[in-house]
Amino acid sequence: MASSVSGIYTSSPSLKRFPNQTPPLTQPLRKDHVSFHARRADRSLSLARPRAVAREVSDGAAAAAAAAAKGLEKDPRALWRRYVDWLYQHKELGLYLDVSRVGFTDEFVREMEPHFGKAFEAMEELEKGAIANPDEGRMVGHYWLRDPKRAPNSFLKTQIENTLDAVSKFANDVVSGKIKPPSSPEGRFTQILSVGIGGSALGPQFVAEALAPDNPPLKIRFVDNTDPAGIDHQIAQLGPELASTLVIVISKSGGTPETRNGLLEVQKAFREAGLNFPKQGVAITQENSLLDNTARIEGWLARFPMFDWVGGRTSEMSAVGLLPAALQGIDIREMLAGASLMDEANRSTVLRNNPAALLALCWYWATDGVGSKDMVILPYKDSLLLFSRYLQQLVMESLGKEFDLDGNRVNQGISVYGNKGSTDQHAYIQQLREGVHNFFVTFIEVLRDRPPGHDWELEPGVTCGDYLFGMLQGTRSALYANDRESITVSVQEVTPRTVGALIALYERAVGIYASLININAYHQPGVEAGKKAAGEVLALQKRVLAVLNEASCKDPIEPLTLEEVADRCHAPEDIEMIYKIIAHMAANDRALIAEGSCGSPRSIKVFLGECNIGESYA
Ligand SMILES: O=P(O)(O)OC[C@H]1O[C@](O)(CO)[C@@H](O)[C@@H]1O
Repeated sequence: MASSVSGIYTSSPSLKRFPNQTPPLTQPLRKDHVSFHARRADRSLSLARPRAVAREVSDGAAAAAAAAAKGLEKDPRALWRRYVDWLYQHKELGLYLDVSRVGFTDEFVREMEPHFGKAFEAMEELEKGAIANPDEGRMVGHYWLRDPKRAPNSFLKTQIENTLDAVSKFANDVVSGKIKPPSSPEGRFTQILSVGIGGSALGPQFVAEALAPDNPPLKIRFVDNTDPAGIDHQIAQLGPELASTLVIVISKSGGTPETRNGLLEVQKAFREAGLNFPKQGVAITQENSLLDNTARIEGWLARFPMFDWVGGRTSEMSAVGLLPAALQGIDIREMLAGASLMDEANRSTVLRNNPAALLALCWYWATDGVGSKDMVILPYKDSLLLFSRYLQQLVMESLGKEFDLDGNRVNQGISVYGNKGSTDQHAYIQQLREGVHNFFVTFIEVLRDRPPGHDWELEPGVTCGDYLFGMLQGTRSALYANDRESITVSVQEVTPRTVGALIALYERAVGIYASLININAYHQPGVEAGKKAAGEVLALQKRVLAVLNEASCKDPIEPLTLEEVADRCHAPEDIEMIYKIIAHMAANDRALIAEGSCGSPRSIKVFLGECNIGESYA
């Protein structure tokens, strides 16, 4: 039963460390230089900053260089030439990348080229199966998912192909009604409830928003948090359709607390509705994980593998992304084809012909290779709304690292945020245009406004889509006029193929950029600290409960002060956390505040109200 998934646990398997086993993918890019941004003066001087070098000291005239750094090319003819010279086009994908509004110089490109050479070699090694995630001793194989013949051995190739076939077959059988829910009046599954977090949610959410048809065969909802009210809301929205809901629980590790909690909450809802959860449950997880074992023992409807060598944030083309997409009627083979075509382009060792490398070049230039500017993602298309949220994890969890591959403290990363245009025009574009200059923009342009045959002119010669186009172009120009740099990625339409390509483009850009700055893009050690601390808070809460229970059993109406609780917990140094725990429990009717109020913590006296004899809070 579900109760077998119990206890608080952290998700990551213990990390093997091989500090000296794999040489760094690139030589660190070291130059002595004058600090470029005063506010970053505390950064280690060992950081990689060829741009700063190019801008500041190449001709020995710091003032001239500083002026040049501000003065982006403004002559329209020269800009047009730059646009044409640098425009990247992928004909088959109908995708363009315009980097002309990023001000990198020829000198900077020349200087960076050898570093790109090393990054390309590193990517090649990675695709051949190198241990590209040295801390965890893992291969990094998301590129094989869309081109299984590139997998380093036939076992992995077959695993990928078999999983894809199994996903397609299962999705077809569900959509066609061959696989049915046991007790639904509909006689077929109508809804998906996807339970997962981080990389086990963001890709499926982005793709659903981008590509699900207006009337998908199964509609999708997400539980991606341990917020009880949020979960209740999703379950309430399903209402009687819970009986025809396919619950897909996604967790690579199979032990992420939020996902476990989501599962337990959903299982409770099933029990209360008199439904048989296992007949409607699907697990996507690593073989033999806690989730996998639970699903196997309980006899869930299906289980699909998540591979050790695919990271959560690059898992959209694994069963994690493909199963929910296929169930919504999205052509997953087209998504894979788009990604594969993009990967092929990104294998070019000629910088100009490699769109991911061009992106990485722009990121390096714009952020000085140290994340000094934020990446604002502005898709001018409602269906791409979640792209920035998806990229936030892909970029920030990959690049946001304290140490480089040589163990130097570098505190790297690039912050990502965004929403959509032209909506943002009426929100934060004001600051982008005129306020603090701490960002560069990436516009995502979709050339086709709506399907053929539906357009009309809402004023002579002008459609609704023309306005959207005008807003994008206008914002791009207005920002540039004020020295705000931007990249523009254009696609013909939002299709499974272009979405697959966009994902692949950014996955590779992150990989290349990580090589340039010499960090491991494929681990996330920082996340563990928060998970561990959360576990400690919950352990402390159990001690508090035990202390209050013991006190209530001795004298049900004699409340304890916070100090007394902390002393009896043998944790006087944790008094602030104990106060917060009590305030939270009191707000949820699980402890009673006898005296005082939460606004004046010293005044609080607390008790449990009832003695739970024999209750173990351990
Ligand atoms: O798929 P899992 O193992 O549940 O992990 C979910 C997410 O948690 C993280 O490990 C940390 O946030 C992400 O990298 C991952 O995508």
